Amino acid sequence: MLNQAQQAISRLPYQSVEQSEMDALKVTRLAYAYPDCPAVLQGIDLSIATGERVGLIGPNGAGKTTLFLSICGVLAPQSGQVQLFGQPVQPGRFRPEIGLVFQNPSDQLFSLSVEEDVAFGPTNMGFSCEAIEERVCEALQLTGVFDLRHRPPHHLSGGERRMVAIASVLAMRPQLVIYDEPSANLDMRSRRRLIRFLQAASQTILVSSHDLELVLEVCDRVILLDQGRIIADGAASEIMANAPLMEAHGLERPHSLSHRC
Ligand SMILES: Nc1ncnc2c1ncn2[C@@H]1O[C@H](COP(=O)(O)OP(=O)(O)OP(=O)(O)O)[C@@H](O)[C@H]1O
Repeated sequence: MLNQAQQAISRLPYQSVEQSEMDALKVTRLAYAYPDCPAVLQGIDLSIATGERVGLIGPNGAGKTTLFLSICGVLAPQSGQVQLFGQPVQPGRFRPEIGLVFQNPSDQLFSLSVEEDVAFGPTNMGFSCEAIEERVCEALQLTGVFDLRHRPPHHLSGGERRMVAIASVLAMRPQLVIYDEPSANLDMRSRRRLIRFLQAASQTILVSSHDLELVLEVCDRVILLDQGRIIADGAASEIMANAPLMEAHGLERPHSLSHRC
């Protein structure tokens, strides 16, 4: 059975667009409210250039996941606009240039084998069997889980499931990949492997995490979000070294920056 998020994504019609040299992502005056939770996002403005690696940090409930779902067109904002590679995102329309890795890999994996899960995206995009096979092999190899391809995803460890979930997104060859809490529930070795993977990734990356050391190792730039507003946007090592700023928004300066004032 597909869960709600999978059903929403699998139903999204395909919307193709030509790539260009412009910003990978441009968000303008974006506002979003849930019916029972008003003003979750309040006038968000941000741009991400192609090739940038950007961390999104903020306390619980700041609106990080809501922002990601709005960027991907899963949620329809009350006002404002999202542009991907110069083209507006239309809520409910699938854009192959962007991939979202969910906070919980189980929300993304639902097939009987790893291979089928990774093939799900390219199959829905209408590729030939050969092209699907090529994309599946490529994604499984990039994420280091090729040997798991015949295993049922629900028999895998948390770390293995995380990398399979990433493979299922990469098989659609997105240019911009959004990672929502990618190191949640990973042990030290799996987390280190994930950090190396993210550092080597060729795509534009937007990653939200409470694992601030991971953000520091992967991202040059950080956006601090609190109560649906952007509080700071700049060099990761400068924003995250600012203890009063971090503490004012429910965060701590990462240990590796504690020598800085
Ligand atoms: N489906 C929903 N319906 C109603 N309110 C929601 C829904 N999803 C999230 N919210 C509310 O929106 C606010 C922002 O939630 P969101 O999940 O975007 O925050 P977050 O920054 O990702 O938090 P976390 O770090 O805990 O994952 C919270 O107050 C939350 O309770």
